[in-house]
Amino acid sequence: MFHFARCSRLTRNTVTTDRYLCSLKIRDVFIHCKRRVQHTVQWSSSQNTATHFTVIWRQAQKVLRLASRQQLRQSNISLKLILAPAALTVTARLFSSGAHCHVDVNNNIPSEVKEKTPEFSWSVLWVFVRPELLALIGAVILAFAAAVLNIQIPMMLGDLVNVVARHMREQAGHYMRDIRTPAVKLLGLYALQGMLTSGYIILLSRVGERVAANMRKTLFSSLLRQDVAFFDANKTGQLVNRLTSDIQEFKSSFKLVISQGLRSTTQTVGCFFSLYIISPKLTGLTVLVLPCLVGAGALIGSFLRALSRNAQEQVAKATGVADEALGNVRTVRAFAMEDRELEMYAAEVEKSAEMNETLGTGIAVFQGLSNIVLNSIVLGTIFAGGSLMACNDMSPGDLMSFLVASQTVQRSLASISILFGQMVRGMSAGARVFEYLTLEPSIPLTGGGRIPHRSLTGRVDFMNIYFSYPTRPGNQVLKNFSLTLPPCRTVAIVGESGGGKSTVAALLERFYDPSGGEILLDGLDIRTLDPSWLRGHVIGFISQEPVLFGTSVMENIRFGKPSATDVEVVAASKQANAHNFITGFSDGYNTVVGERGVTLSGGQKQRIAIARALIKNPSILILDEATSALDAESERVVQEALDRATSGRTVLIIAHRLSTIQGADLICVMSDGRIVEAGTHPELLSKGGLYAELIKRQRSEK
Ligand SMILES: Nc1ncnc2c1ncn2[C@@H]1O[C@H](COP(=O)(O)OP(=O)(O)OP(=O)(O)O)[C@@H](O)[C@H]1O
Repeated sequence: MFHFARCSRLTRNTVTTDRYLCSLKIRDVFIHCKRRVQHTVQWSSSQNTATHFTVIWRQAQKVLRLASRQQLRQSNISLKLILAPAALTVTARLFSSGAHCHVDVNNNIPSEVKEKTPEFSWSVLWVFVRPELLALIGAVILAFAAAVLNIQIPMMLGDLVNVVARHMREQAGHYMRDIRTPAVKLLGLYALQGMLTSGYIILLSRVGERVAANMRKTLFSSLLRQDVAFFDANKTGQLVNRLTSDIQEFKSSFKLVISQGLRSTTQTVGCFFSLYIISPKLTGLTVLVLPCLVGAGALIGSFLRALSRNAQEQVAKATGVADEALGNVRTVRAFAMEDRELEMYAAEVEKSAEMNETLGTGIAVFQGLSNIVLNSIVLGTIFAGGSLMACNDMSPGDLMSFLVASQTVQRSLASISILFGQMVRGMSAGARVFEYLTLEPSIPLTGGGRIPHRSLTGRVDFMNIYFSYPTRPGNQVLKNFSLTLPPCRTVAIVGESGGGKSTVAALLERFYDPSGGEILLDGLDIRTLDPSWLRGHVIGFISQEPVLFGTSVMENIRFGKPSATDVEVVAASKQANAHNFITGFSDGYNTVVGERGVTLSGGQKQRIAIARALIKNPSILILDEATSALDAESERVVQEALDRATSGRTVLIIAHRLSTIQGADLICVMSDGRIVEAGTHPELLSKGGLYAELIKRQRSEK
């Protein structure tokens, strides 16, 4: 679209440009030609090479024509000469363009970064439906049979009416005897149809529930496998929305479309067939209107689909805001931001209500229109049927059958139109679920080599690491960063806030992969090692703000090693200085810690986190500002536990408070994404560099 717009603008401007060009001298024309060609390349950058050269050729010819008007021919400048530099520029651009990402000139957003609308995939749906195929086929058969029986009803009603009409007309025969057979048949039909209906609903709800449960499990497992970068870019509320509302919406639509959709379609087709048998003339009239209905339906449908997709995305956004506020309710309370959060949520909810209202209006207009058309068909039927009866072309029973059958068609078509809206919502909900089902993480959870525990020394080498976070590709956090963590030694990293210290730990955990350089464990690139082994057995990570799960203390510590016995849990908590306070609780190790450990103090949470890390007996321990959030007393107890925990392990300490790392074997000072100073505390002090400056600054702050 953009290219055409630019193109027409270019053409409009040509007249003015030509006049301007006429007044130029040879050299100017030459430069102008080159510029025009370059300009052309810019706007047609996504066209193919042939298009490029066609456009360039036309531009060049134009310039030459203008040049000839300026008697350029006399100066022997050939077309080739004019084209040569331009073509060279173009060629260079064309070939280099393959190496860069395509940038939309319109708004300078790389096209790869733009949000794309998820597509509904039948093949993914098939994967979930296949295990339930038997039950689904059963449901389809029963629903189909119920619909076929429904088709019989108008005919049988017609027979019944004919018996009644005959008796009224002739006043002869035995009414009860004559009416018994069609009445019993009709009753039997109703009973059978009722049983079939129950049968298919039971089967279908089984299929729906199982498909939805499998989708939930698979989506959750897929989300858990995603890269950490994925969670940097997506709000948890929106992800949870896909697991809950979207799957719920999809399930309801799936069940409804199969049950009612199948029934309504079968009834529509079957009743049309009956209508034709009863009166081909009347049916012909009805059929004439149908193509218009279908065409209008398809048109409105595509519009409604887009509306529904946007509305659902907006609901997810609102959920994201609520989730963030409720998940961080203490921070919200501490800053008295309840009103602002409410405002933000209300704004998103209003938007979503508006969108859903528009969608509702769209669906309502669609249904209203189809009702008007269908009711008009019924009126027309009575009018035309009456005149056929007058010519004895139709019996009263036939007209009754025709009316009931056309009513069934009307009901079925109306329900198809409602279903259509439901299907639209279901498909966009499904597309949103499927989007993350098929997403493959760039760092797998498992797979790769393992180093036997006995031979693992725990030496780590960061070799010329370059890294920027995927969500901020322009901000290079680590630049040629190199560092060695010798086995069983403690290395501390200090430096200014935001300098990239925690990023070093995140890379060692393989939460992200560096864009350049490699990280070696015992000489092996960690990208060749099993990430789950690395995180689960080799590295213990203790952060500044440990997050606990809302289960018991015992379960939280066992999170570090699910197979640990109670004795191991107690041993780890003793090592972490946690045993005493845990046994002080009335429920001891069975005390439930509340959501994210909210019922514990900072120091208690930290010690449980230390026990959780120690229980897996890691060879490498990362302490990311583990004591910086604690008061002096808690820090002393936690520090004591940490000193005990670090012996015999490779330790990486990331520290703010320099007092806590003075005993480290090596202290590295980070600045501008790399190590600028390294040595022991006395060495760095005597050097009088950045470290000495930091120490001085911290002392003066006290
Ligand atoms: N998940 C993330 N996505 C994008 N950028 C991030 C992410 N985490 C950190 N950053 C950015 O990377 C840079 C380094 O952050 P990092 O947390 O490693 O610094 P730090 O030295 O540990 O800081 P502090 O001492 O304050 O904890 C910062 O500019 C930060 O804004």
